[in-house]
Amino acid sequence: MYAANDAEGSDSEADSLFDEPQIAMRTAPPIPGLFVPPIRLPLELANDIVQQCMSLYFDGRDINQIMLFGRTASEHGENMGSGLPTFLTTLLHWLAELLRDHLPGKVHEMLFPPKGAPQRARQAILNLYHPGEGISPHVDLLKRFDDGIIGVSFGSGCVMSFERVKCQEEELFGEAGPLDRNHWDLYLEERSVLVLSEDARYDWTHGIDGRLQDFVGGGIDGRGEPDWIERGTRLSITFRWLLPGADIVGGPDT
Ligand SMILES: O=C(O)CCC(=O)C(=O)O
Ligand SMILES: [Fe+2]
Repeated sequence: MYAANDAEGSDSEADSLFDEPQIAMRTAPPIPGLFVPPIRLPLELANDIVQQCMSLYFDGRDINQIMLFGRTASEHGENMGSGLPTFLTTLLHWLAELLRDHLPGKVHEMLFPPKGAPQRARQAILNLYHPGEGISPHVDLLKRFDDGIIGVSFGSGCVMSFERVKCQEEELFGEAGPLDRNHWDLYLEERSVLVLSEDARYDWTHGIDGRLQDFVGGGIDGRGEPDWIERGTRLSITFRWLLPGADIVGGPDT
């Protein structure tokens, strides 16, 4: 499978000698369509979700990724995802409420369509990362997934890196001005929520370096003295819309 969690570059000694990482930010970088609101899922809810995911899908099995599918089902008065397990529809309801005051109305509506909106197919992908594991930089498949992606972190934080796609194509890796950066590192806190839309979804790759620890700016805003933060086992749940006609079984999926 393309871009499964590959444990690359877990050599922290080489990291510290030759490849000192940038200091990761704690607030969303200025990429249009990227949102990381200052909200956290309640601890009890998050613990319950992790427990269910582990016992239903991962415990005792040598896998690190699960894909589930659902449909919005406005005819039942709910519009979150019939076909998905209950804990994921519950999570979607929480996300809709928590994000309401933190996203532009149009973006919120794209992620949580109102009752009566056309039915859509939603995918939930569960990724499990042990310390040292990551995911290669990628843009989620253009022919398979629509705009509007929600990512939730559980169990551990990690740094997600964003790279401008055009820059990669043109191989413009030189010094960028402060207002025109081509690379950003963002620390995703445990129980935080990330939304990718527009440029952030289409014009930037996202990826996670396979590291054992992350170098993160201190304080609430990340402007304080940076510190190394150990990675624990991280579970992420990502919700995406399947494009009309996108085959829901088989094929590369990231
Ligand atoms: O683990 C994450 O937060 C990112 C997962 C991801 O990018 C993907 O599955 O496409
Ligand atoms: Fe992705």
